[in-house]
Amino acid sequence: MQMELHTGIDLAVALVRQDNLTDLLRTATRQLSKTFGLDRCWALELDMSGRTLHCSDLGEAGEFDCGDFSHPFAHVLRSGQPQALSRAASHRLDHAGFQALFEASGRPRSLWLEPLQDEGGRLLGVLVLCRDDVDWQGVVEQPLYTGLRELLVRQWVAQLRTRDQAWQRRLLKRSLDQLHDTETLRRRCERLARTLVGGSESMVQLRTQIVRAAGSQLSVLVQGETGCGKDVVARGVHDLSARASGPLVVVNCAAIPDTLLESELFGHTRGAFSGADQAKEGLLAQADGGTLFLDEIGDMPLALQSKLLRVLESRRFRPLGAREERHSDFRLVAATHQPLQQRIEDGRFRRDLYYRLSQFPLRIAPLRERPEDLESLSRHFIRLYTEREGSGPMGISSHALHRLADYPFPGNVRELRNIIELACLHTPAGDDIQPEHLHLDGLPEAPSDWGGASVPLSVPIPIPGLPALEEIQDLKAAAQAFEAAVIRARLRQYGGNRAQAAQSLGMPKRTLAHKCLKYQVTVS
Ligand SMILES: Nc1ncnc2c1ncn2[C@@H]1O[C@H](COP(=O)(O)OP(=O)(O)OP(=O)(O)O)[C@@H](O)[C@H]1O
Repeated sequence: MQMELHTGIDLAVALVRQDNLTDLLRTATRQLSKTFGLDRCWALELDMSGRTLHCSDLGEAGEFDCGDFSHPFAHVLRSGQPQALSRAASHRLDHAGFQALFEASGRPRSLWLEPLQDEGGRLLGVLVLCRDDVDWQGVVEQPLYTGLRELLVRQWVAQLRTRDQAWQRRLLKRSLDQLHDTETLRRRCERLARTLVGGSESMVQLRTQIVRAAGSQLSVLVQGETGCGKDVVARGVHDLSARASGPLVVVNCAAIPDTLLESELFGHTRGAFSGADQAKEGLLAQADGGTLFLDEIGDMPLALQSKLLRVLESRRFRPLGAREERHSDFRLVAATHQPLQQRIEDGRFRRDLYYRLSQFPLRIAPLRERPEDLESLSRHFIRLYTEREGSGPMGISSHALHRLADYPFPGNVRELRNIIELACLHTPAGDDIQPEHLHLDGLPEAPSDWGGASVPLSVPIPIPGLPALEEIQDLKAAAQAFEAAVIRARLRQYGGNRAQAAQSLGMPKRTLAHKCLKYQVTVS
């Protein structure tokens, strides 16, 4: 008796020490084998679906389908009653899986199959005891056996509960993470919608993509027609990224002469070339820790494209005239209104650079393809105007919106903005903009690529006093004459009001005044 008590306590301690179900079942079966002189002992666990019995000690042979009643385990589980199975009866059972287990058990003379369930009747699995002695009552009616079986059931339930709780916790955490991700994405998209306005499907998708791009370190290539918002998108990527507190360095590759672009980007040492009186830090170095925005990348000279590709691969570069390389940790955002594929075909843009730049491509639809955005954009520009001027129109009438919807907006959102700002000037404060306030047929606003492909050379400029395009010999003088003519015409249009003329041309009054002085433009 004393001996039995000791054995019982040792067994109980071994069981309660196990901290996972697999170890618990393994320990229990080993201890039962040892204590009751069994040849083999298995504990099969019912899975969560309740359809499969499984014993990890048996490997692949340890999987049994509970719906297959030709298997004695399925039968025992269904009846809820233990069953003794003789060797002769086992031989007769025509079930390949059971025969494999029987073989693995060393073909004992007798098997004891006992379903285990918790207090509430929930099935846990099956205990299989194997030995040559057929007197099972002598074992399973012993207090030591029944006590251990009860302890095993309790520990089994506790392990399942812990596993369920851990699983529930994991599930909860995953759902919370997902919620958090969705919530963060929603909040960031909302924030972006304040500067990148528009409720069209393509704008909503674009904002989601921008937020995703901002969360990565990939190079972003923004493509879209002139004036459709590439600059706004590039700023959005920077502002929503982890680099937002770092610098955003903007380089317009089309605005800097080819000869200067390299030294602007890479920087130079003193005396690196004639005229380099001072060492100068390049824009690549200035973008360290932030974002480098290469606008109009399609205009970058081929030779510089190869150098940029090398920088993008290593983030290392050598300033002109320098011996040492420098490192800059920047994220690249590039933009272009040019069809880069076409430029690649024409041999004017490197294909490998294109792939490097467009790790995360973003495409902005032209305004004419998303007329749903006209209203929200118009109201946005009216609000900006009113905030800046202190007063302005109340809104825009539906007739005016219809008129806008019929216009193709070759200059995209920039053109819409100019049209609305001009309309604001003509609309009494507090009224709605009406169709007659919209100047849609006037001069096309000068886009950033004025004089480029979008203005065919054969089209005469409809401003008196200017030479025909093919007669121009001094481009700078012609451009200045053109600028002066536009300013003069605009001043005439506004009866000499410089504030309004400057406003309509999208320039500060001070700049207009300076240009009037320079070109000697006077309109009374
Ligand atoms: N979705 C938008 N919401 C609010 N403002 C916009 C939007 N798209 C463009 N804009 C405004 O339109 C004007 C032109 O936009 P932006 O400069 O970003 O165009 P772009 O595509 O970079 O032009 P370019 O090809 O000439 O460089 C800016 O005043 C900008 O703020």
